[in-house]
Amino acid sequence: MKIEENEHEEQLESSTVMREKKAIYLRWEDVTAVVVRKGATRKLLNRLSGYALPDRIMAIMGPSGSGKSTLLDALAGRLSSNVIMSGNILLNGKQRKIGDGSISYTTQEDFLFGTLTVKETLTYSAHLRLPNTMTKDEINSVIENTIMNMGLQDCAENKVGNWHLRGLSGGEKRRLSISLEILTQPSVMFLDEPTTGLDSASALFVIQALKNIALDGRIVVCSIHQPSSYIFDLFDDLCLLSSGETIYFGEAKLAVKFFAEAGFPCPTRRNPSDHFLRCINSDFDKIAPTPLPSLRDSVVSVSSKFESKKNIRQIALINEELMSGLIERRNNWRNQLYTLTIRCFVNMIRDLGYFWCGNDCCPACPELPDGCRSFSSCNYVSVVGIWTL
Ligand SMILES: Nc1ncnc2c1ncn2[C@@H]1O[C@H](COP(=O)(O)OP(=O)(O)OP(=O)(O)O)[C@@H](O)[C@H]1O
Repeated sequence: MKIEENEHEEQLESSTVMREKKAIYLRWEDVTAVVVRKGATRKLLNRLSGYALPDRIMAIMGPSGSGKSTLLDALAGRLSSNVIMSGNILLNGKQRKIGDGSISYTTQEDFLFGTLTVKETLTYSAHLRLPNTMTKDEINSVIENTIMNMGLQDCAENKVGNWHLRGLSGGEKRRLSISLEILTQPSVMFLDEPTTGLDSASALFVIQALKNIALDGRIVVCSIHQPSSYIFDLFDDLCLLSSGETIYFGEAKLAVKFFAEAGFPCPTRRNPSDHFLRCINSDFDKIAPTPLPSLRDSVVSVSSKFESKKNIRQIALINEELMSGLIERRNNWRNQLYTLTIRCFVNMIRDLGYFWCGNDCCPACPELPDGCRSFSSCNYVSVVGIWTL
């Protein structure tokens, strides 16, 4: 959804926060990111615009590879050196400065020392990053508050742990990584997939904690994969990306209406975030056996019919392959059974031969008139056996 210039300004000015207290706001205009590889250029982000306000938490959502991390990196000023960016990123109307402590970034992975406890990790970080002017008591109180806010009291004395030392759970590690960033009380927090790898309860706790941080007059922007509907409800704003383009930008709760008006109503009882991602993700259309239900109702085109026909043919081919495999296995099995039956039959004849051979000689064996005590040397039985096989 393209937000017009004056619409941006109106919303920024009408923000209660902006009116009531001097607060920070972030704005990005026409942000384009291009990567050049082997002489070919590839657009990772295409003219993205948007804004983030304090006291609000924003979700950046989109299919895998849609550019969520790249947008966060661009906003935080930490794009890789091979990516060329154009456009403006403004903090309170001015180009944002990198490294002035007002912006923090939490990566997807947790980079922590396994042998330190939660409290030690925070203490070291606080003493290194908080201003020298702060007294020891003030620093300790910041640490205690951070531990409380992120619900880490119960594991404050536990070691973080590593591959050979069992320590914190995944959720606790994530919360500790976020705690390290909130220690310095940044005005803007960027978090790349803070809930990845967490169960739904831990994920909810993390987002709730981030929402509380935001409500303290900060801007919180995080990329997120498939939030549950409870988590989705916690987000104030939503930026939905697909192939580096903005599909929707605005209040999260209005996105359902936007999709419904665009012809993709969210079915009742379906998680809205799941619905949005299903609607905008074209990666798997070619291999899905039928168009997705939401699209099937709305998209009736020759190409989609062709696609579904192609898919039916693909399924038929797979079925054919499966069937030929089954037939082959059945034939093998039948051959084995046949061989087994013949062996039984030969054994039966041998037993019979032995029975005949029981009295000194084999009456049926013209070769050995003097008798064949050794049944295995009876040529008659061998000949019958070979003939049967
Ligand atoms: N420095 C880079 N050099 C080359 N390609 C890059 C670079 N950074 C990102 N890309 C490409 O840009 C695309 C978007 O990547 P990005 O990590 O932003 O996606 P994403 O939406 O965060 O994906 P995911 O949800 O899977 O993490 C990907 O195809 C990726 O390969």
